[in-house]
Amino acid sequence: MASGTALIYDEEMTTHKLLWSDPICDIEVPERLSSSYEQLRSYHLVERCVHVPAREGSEEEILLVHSLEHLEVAKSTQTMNEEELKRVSENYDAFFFHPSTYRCARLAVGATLQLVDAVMSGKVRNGMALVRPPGHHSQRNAANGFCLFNNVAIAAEYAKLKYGLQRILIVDWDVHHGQGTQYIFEEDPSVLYFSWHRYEHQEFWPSLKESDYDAVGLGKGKGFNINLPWNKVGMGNSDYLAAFFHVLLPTAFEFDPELVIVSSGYDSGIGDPEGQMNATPEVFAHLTHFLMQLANGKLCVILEGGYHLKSLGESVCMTVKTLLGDPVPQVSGEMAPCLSAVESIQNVRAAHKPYWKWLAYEDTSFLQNLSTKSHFLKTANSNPSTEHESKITNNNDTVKVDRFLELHMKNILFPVPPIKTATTGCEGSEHFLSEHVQLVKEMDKTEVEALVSGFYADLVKDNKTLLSLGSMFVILDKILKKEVCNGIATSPTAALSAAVALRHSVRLGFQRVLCVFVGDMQMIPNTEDGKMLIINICEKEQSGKTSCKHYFSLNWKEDAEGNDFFSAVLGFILPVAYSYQPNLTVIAVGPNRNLGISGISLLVALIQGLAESRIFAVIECCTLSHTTSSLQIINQKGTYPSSELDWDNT
Ligand SMILES: CC(O)(O)NCCCCNCCCN
Ligand SMILES: [Zn+2]
Repeated sequence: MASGTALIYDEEMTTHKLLWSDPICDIEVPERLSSSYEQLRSYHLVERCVHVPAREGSEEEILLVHSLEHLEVAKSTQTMNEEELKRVSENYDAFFFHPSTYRCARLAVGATLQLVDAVMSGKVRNGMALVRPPGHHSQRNAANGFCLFNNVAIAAEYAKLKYGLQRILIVDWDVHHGQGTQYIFEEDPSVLYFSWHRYEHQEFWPSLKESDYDAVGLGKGKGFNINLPWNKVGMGNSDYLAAFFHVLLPTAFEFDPELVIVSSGYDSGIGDPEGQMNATPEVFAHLTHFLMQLANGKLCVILEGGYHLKSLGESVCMTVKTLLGDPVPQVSGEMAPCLSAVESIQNVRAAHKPYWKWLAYEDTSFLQNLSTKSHFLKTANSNPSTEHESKITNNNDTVKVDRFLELHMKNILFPVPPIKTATTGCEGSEHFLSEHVQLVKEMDKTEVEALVSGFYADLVKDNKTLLSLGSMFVILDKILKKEVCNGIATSPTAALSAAVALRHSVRLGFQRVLCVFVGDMQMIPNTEDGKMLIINICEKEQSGKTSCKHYFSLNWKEDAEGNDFFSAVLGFILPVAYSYQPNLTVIAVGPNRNLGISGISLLVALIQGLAESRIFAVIECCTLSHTTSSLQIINQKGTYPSSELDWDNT
């Protein structure tokens, strides 16, 4: 798996600027680029990235998408005087030429293609290109909306041609509809284009009928164009997350792209004069984190819009920090999407029902009360498992636990400088330890016995498990003390370890502990006080237990398609978990036959966006010898992106 994050920036792209007064275009200023780059430097993010130089896109590359006429017009502007520039600019909706525009636009194309090459060649895992002029409004034969050449569209065509790709996902989180990109790919099933955009029932620019949710693509491209119109301003973090959970992500996982390209406009962020939305910069860390779970992490983020310099800079930094693998900061505020957002989400799901398996039989009724936060936290007497008859494939890749752990290392590890691995006695595990992981010394027996007899005697019946509890206590302690972000322990009985871990965490001061238990949980702790929320993914109905608050059981039948898992995790577990805003997540995996390793690995990766990535995983080791070794993931770099952890913010 490649590692490292590319950053592409060339200050020559700041020379393109408006020479006359034009209240529509005057927000697209050179400082958008320079101040974003300065912000990255101030957070010491530039030095952590791999510097990849920009280059000029060639005429041939531009002609992958644009007409020769369009290229010639653009080229001819280099030698024009101001009056001529103004006249040519008036041929387009919201575009301005400067003598250096053509040069800058070619650099924007070239920078984008350099990023695609760096990612596709494995030189880096992912990266960001800070470019202007932007691209997603420009069309085959026209400039539009500050865009001259469609950087992202050219990148997709280039990647198909040079790397033979057959499935490319373009995510356009700019607050304007990238109609240019839509027109270019609307008949092309190899490019899935997703865009959300301020629409206000066609009132908002570019005010096109084809920006609405029923524009699903044409001919062979039907189903591969997804428009999510926002019909009100003020959309916030919960609306954006709901759009990802209930529209984009299940589709993206079913599409299974080989490369993900983001038309990364930040005018959808709070403070932007164009968007008038309320989503905070942290949300871009979560959106980026989710997209990193696709295409083996091959993610190219290309700047589009963003006109509030401070908001733009913060959001760019959140994006790059996440690309680098840093823990994802907590998102703030109300976690229930507003009614208008739910309506748009429901409309686009209904429009795409004929084209996507995950939507084929999903009942959209549960979306009805999506907008009431209580939906997820009300007493589960409505037995959500009936609403979510989600099943999981009988994944025959349930390989041994050690393989499981190895996969987890990849998902959970932060790219901290590799530290030598200290190995002690856990036989059968040495082969999956990667250089990042260090085994830690277990708690000594007497200390464990004292702890257990003091607080957990009712749970722990025999001494067999005592030692495994010791390693668990050590890890939880280090997570609480913020010495590590997360950890993994193996245990002879996951159910017991989970029960003790939950009680121990609450006793140590975690106010809201989310527990996702995969398998038959046996003993279910009392969750009445709200300090724990339990989601039990199990194979059979938990008798009688579904009546208590903050407990959900999700049963999985063996016989379904793999992608039910995604829509259940994305459509249920994540929204519930995000609504709960835990400060610790405990993932416990009991003996279970049918939830595949890759499924759990994805669950762990996706859930990392919570609790500032504080995860404690306990795995019932059925194959590893029963020596108990706790694998501690040392994350030496600044693990907590933002504030001190204040437990008492209930
Ligand atoms: C890259 C981008 O998507 O941010 N470009 C936004 C262009 C906005 C044009 N507004 C015209 C308003 C006319 N009344
Ligand atoms: Zn925009």
